[in-house]
Amino acid sequence: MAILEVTNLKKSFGPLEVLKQISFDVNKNEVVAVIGPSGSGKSTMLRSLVHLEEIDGGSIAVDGQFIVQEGVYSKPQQLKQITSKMGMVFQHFNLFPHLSVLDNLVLAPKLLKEGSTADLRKRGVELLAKVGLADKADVLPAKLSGGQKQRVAIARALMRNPDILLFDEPTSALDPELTGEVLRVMKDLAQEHMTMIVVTHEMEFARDVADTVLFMDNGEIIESGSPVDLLTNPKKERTKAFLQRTMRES
Ligand SMILES: Nc1ncnc2c1ncn2[C@@H]1O[C@H](COP(=O)(O)OP(=O)(O)OP(=O)(O)O)[C@@H](O)[C@H]1O
Repeated sequence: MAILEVTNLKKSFGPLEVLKQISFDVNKNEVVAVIGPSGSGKSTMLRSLVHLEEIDGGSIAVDGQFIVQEGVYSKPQQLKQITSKMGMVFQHFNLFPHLSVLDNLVLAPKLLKEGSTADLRKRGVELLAKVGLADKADVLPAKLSGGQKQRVAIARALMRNPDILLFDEPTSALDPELTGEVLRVMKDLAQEHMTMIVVTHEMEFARDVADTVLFMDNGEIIESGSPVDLLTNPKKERTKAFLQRTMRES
């Protein structure tokens, strides 16, 4: 059953058409990897899903509830309620530098009055343990490695119990030796059947963890399918050319 339905999404920045009639569904418990060349619109698409970008046309529905329907956004209260079902992990972590790791986790749900401080801190400690950082609750983000920061960001995204987790190139800002620890946490989440959309350049992750791969180029989904089909036997020339280029570069 589709938990996310995206239909004919359109978005331009001035004269630049960045998303051209993007449509796809994500099922509950599915892991979708989004791959494609730099500038093809992957981040814009992901950011549009959580209303960090305002789209120009099309529809987005989570669990049957419209964030935007044929270009018309829901009322702010409903919008907030629906987008809160999605957690986002960014390439550059976006942690608050002046707050401890645990306070980074607790801040948003506390402001939104989603539990007592004691309960939120307890959940935060549990989630830090889940990502292997139980001993880092009280330190500032500056004391952490990039891989640790990203694991904190994942724990933070889990705080509000999202139905869908979105990742925007979660390992692209990391030194190669630190990507493994982040990908491991993401693999664990996939094994726990978390629904995830992952914009990534990590073809191995796409191959090993994703159920479906979307290939985006020039604002369009050119091809989608299972990792085996799409990554080893792409049908479209543009997909083939991208994969060959990526293989050469890695
Ligand atoms: N806020 C903005 N204002 C103007 N143009 C933008 C803005 N954000 C993105 N763009 C442009 O939109 C296009 C798509 O960018 P986007 O970041 O979505 O691509 P991407 O596929 O995620 O690329 P990358 O893999 O390099 O992150 C690019 O040409 C980019 O320069």
